[in-house]
Amino acid sequence: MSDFDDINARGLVLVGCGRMGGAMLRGWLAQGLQPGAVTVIDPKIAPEWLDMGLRVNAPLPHDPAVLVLAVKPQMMADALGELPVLKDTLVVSVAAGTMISTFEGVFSGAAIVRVMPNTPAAIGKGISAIIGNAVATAAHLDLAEALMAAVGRVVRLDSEDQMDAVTGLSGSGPAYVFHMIEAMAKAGEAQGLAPALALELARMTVAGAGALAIDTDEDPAVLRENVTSPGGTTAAGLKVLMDADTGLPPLIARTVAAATERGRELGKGAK
Ligand SMILES: NC(=O)C1=CN([C@@H]2O[C@H](COP(=O)(O)OP(=O)(O)OC[C@H]3O[C@@H](n4cnc5c(N)ncnc54)[C@H](O)[C@@H]3O)[C@@H](O)[C@H]2O)C=CC1
Ligand SMILES: O=C(O)[C@@H]1CCC=N1
Repeated sequence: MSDFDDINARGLVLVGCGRMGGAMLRGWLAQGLQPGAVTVIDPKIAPEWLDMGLRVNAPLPHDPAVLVLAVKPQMMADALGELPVLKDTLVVSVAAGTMISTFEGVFSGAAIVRVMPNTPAAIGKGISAIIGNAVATAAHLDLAEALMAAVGRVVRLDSEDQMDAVTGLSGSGPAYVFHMIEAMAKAGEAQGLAPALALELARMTVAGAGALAIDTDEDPAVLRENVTSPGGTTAAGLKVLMDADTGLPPLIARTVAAATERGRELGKGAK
C-alpha cells in the first residue's frame, strides 16, 4: 500500500496490542507495513509479538505518522497519561465509547479519527467505520481510511453519534455470528449429529453463507428465498426463526440495542 510509505518512514505507534490491536497489526504487516516501523506499547504484550522485528515497549519515534490507540476504554486515561505530546501525528482510536472530545483534551490541536473496526481485520475481512474531528483534513481521513482499508472495507460516518450503533452492530457483531455457529452446532447435536460433525457443518454453513452474501449483489432476502422451497424444510425452520415475537428479529434488535447502550455508557465514563 503506497500510504505505508510515509508510515514506514515516520513510524506507527500502537498502544495496546491485544485482540483488536493485534488483529489490525497482523493485517497491516501482511499488507506491507515494515515491522521495524512499528513501536508497540503494551505492558502485557503476548510473547508471539516479540520476535517479529517490532519495536516493543521502546522509546517512541519523535514524529510518528500515526498513533493508534487500542486499549480498553476503561484503561484509556492511564494509557493517554503515559504518552508524550506529539506534533503532526494522526491520532486514531478504536476504543468503544470513548469520545473524540476526550482525545482533544489530551492532544490539543491534533487531527483525530475515531474508528470502529472488527476482528476479521486480522485476515483482511474487517469492516471499519471512521469519523474525524474538525481538525482532520481530507488527507488525514484518507490516511485513516487507507490504514483500515488494508484490513478490510471502510465506511465513513456523518456524525460521531452513529458510532455507538456501529459498535453494537459490526464492532461486536462477529461475536454474535460466532455464537450463531455455536448455537447451530448444539442444535445439530440435539438432532443426533456427533459434536465434531455438527460444528464443521455449522462453521462452513455460516462461512459459506457469509461469502455468498458479499459475493453477489443479491439482497440477503433473495438469497434466503433461494434456499426456501415452498412447503420444504427451510420454510419450517424459518417459521420459528422469523417469528416476529419470539424469533431472531426481536432477539437481534435487543442484542444490538444492549451493545449500543453499553457504548453510550462507556462514552460517559462507566467502568
Ligand atoms: N475486540 C474487539 O472485537 C474490538 C475491540 N475494540 C476496541 O479495541 C480496544 C481494545 O480491545 P481488545 O483488543 O478487545 O482488548 P484486549 O484486552 O485484548 O487488549 C488491550 C491491550 O491493551 C493493553 N494495555 C492495557 N493498558 C495499557 C496501557 N496503559 N498502555 C498500553 N497498553 C495497555 C493490554 O495489555 C492489552 O494487551 C477497546 O477499546 C475496544 O473497545 C473495537 C472493536 C472491536
Ligand atoms: O466488547 C467490546 O466492548 C469491544 C467493542 C466492540 C467489540 N468489542
